[in-house]
Amino acid sequence: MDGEAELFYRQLPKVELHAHLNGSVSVRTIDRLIGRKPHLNIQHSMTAIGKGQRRTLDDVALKKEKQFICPECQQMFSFSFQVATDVIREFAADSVKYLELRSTPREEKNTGLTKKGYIETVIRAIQLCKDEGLDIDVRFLVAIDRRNGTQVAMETVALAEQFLLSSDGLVVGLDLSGDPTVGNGKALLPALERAKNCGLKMSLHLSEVQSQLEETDLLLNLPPNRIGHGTFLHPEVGGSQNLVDKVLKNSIPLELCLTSNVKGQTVPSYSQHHFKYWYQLGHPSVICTDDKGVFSTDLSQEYQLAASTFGLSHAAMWKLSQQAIDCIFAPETVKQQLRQKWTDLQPQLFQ
Ligand SMILES: CC(C)=CCNc1ncnc2c1ncn2[C@@H]1O[C@H](COP(=O)(O)O)[C@@H](O)[C@H]1O
Ligand SMILES: [Zn+2]
Repeated sequence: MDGEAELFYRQLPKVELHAHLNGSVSVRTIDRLIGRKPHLNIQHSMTAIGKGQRRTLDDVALKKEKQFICPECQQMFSFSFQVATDVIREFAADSVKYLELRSTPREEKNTGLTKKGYIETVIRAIQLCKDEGLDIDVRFLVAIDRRNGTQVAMETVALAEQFLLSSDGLVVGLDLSGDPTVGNGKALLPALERAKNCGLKMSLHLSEVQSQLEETDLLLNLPPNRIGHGTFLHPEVGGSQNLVDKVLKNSIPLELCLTSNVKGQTVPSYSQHHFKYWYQLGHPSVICTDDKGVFSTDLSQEYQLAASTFGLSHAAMWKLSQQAIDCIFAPETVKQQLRQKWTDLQPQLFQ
């Protein structure tokens, strides 16, 4: 890789809007956590997907969960605080100035951790990084795992609603994720409508796999505030013009994750990534990592990859990172601060 280009993307101020907390944990962090509990003999082979390797979503989700389970006692260990602070520090070191982390609240019967406690733990980690003066503004999206059905979705929205009111602006919205081949969006609609009505911003994984036209059409009517992936929205890949029109009409930004889609095998190659389709339309698209730990990537690499694949200049990539500010869920005052930061940093990058 060209060293000068690499430095440019590393220094480029960036906005990360699609990062699953547990999928963002780096191998380094896992090694450190395992090192602290050597007696547990925790396995973590194959937790990260190296260059050229591919995995299915199921594979990855399961392996990511397993790495924190002690094989002897089957106990789940709560490393959430350490994991969250490490992930935030790594994004900050990669010149990410604004980060929306998302995670599925979980409870652990044996440690007494509740879903509410889980969210509080992540919030404490965000607060610690803030107190340390890290140059990154971090917000949180509470994730609904679509595999868990209507009831859990409703409970998750209620939790998110509580934190929206009590977290000092740190919890800004909701994410819908999980294995896209399992569960159906229609059953989740009442929960999502409730979320919308109480002022939670919504980012939904939509059309991540093929043949979800009906579900996507239904959920686009909400409409969501952002779309995760949207890989199969456009007609050339089995979507439809009607879906595209809905996205355009409501100007719903897309979160695009190149490495994740290629390694996850929903997109056959980088040059065939739907980034091209939406970029050519001038539609707001934000480059993101999805699961930087799982896919052995970071946001600088994703920007560089998009630039080299589609022949985009440094100036064009600067504009992309700047326009991502318009798509964040934090309020207008935060957008203004970020725009100022970009203005201040520009001369350093283009001298
Ligand atoms: C092939 C592949 C892994 C594609 C990635 N695309 C994804 N699509 C849907 N949900 C996801 C994806 N990556 C992570 N997640 C969700 O995020 C969870 C991990 O983060 P967390 O535990 O919520 O903190 C996973 O269990 C899953 O529910
Ligand atoms: Zn995702």
